[in-house]
Amino acid sequence: MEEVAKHNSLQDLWTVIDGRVYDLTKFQKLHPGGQHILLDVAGKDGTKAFYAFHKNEVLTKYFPRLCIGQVAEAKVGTMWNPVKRLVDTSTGKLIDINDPSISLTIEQLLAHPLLSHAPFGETAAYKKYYESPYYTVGHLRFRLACREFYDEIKEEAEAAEESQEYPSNEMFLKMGKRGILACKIGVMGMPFAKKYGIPLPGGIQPDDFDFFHELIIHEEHCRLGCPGYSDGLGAGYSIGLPPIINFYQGPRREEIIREVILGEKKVVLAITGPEAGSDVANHTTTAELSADGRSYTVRGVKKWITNGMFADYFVTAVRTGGKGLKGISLLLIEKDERVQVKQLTCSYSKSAGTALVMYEDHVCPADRIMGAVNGGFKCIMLNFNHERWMIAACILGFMRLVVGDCVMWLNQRQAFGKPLMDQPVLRFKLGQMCAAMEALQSYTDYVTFNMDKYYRRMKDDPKTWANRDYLAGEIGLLKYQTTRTAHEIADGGCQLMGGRACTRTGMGKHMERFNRVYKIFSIYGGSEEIMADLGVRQGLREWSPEDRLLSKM
Ligand code: HEM
Repeated sequence: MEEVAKHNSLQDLWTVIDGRVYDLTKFQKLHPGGQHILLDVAGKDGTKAFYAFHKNEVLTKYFPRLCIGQVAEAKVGTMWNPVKRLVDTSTGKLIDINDPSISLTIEQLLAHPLLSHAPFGETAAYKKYYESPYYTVGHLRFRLACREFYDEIKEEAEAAEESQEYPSNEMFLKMGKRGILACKIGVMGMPFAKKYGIPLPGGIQPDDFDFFHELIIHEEHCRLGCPGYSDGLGAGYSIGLPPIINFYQGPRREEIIREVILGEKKVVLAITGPEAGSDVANHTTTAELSADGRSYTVRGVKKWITNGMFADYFVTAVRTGGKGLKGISLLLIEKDERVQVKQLTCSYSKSAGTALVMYEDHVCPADRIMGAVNGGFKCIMLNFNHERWMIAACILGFMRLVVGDCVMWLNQRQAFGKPLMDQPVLRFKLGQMCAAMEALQSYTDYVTFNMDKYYRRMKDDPKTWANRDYLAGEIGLLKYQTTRTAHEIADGGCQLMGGRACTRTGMGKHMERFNRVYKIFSIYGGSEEIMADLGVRQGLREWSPEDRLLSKM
């Protein structure tokens, strides 16, 4: 510190953060917070001042350029660790978490630098002294492997979120090669991961993959904190490939699934139109069968089609029959000059590639029908279950990120001479948010557990179980509850972070994005009102109306 103290002017400016010494002499002119404020910490320990104004990622970015050493005998890295991977403490080498031949204990995994240590920053399953009936060591390893992947792409994601660019083709190929795409459609993707020899994150084997692994990857995907980019990175894929796998039996089935799951081509689901959303019976895009029965001519418009701007395949709801639900079919449409797309500007980044899709007498081979002719409604409804649950999982992941940010903020920000965390009224607000989020987590875990059970029952005994859509109502209620909770988190988080939550850069960046986009999720995939109603209607199905008030204990 004696040596640091000598560098205490604008012409020669060192400071110490977390025990490491930073030479800010050249950087001070570029410092976004101004030059002179740095004089307050020139030649001194600037840790407290630094964390009052910055997120850790500022250090991650500038560390290689500005760090020139460390203070003798200082305890470095207690608050921030520049190494973001697991390290073998005996050899000092990095551990490849994806290598299945390496076994890792829960203690080793819990020391992963990417795991948040903020209270409520991770699911309670990883808390000391807690046990979970759902999450295993394998799930934690899988989560951390996914987190490493998303950490790797974070810089590109941030840049694209702000510049409104679409995710690159290379990014899709990377996700395909690393098994991220296969995992994003859950157990449905596993036979193909096996078939094409795609390795999965954390070295997990396809046969061991369950619904909790899928829940985790959706959470991690959105924990990236770049909502437009995250949706750009395969929201269309996650809801567009399952119907191909489940209902398309045409000649190009294998080829299309292979190229999509490997990220070579992109698929979207095109159901909603400008004329109708949840009201599927009133969709007006038509597909007219040719006289020789070999092709359909498709005409109409679809709206809010996520990833539509860069998709190769459009799984499209079309009217092949008369009015109502019984006249709807699903068609697998391949992009050509008669499928035109136009970018829509939505609340989040254009990275999501949300499009208006215009079918201008597009001719589609008749063998691209998915499921039965005029049987599209059932396919759409079955697909919705997975989609709605996935949306809920995504928001939960994003929610944990912003609640973790709020905890950090309250701890780092000083007001009236003490950290905000010392104000009971703010702790109460945080408590309300955490209670809502943890209740939601428990509900999500419980629905996920039952989805997994249902899937296994169906696999063992498809005759009895295949058509029992008994989870649709539960999933509807879960999605409803998730977006209601998101409303509470957005509101409370904004109050806690103040102006930072309304500023697109800086410490409240994630909160600002969460606030700006959470309403999207309460609409797409089924509006809150439809979700709650579905839950109640399904509940009523299992109940006898003869049951009178107070007639039983
Ligand atoms: C390694 C040293 C530092 C680096 C690399 C750095 C970098 C940055 C960056 C990138 C920003 C804009 C980030 C953002 O929008 O979040 C920023 C903002 C700021 N910095 Fe620093 N900084 C350093 C040290 C400090 C110190 C020691 C102080 C205080 C004494 C300080 C005070 C500020 C202030 C007041 C802002 C504006 C914050 C706001 O807009 O809310 N910086 N700094």
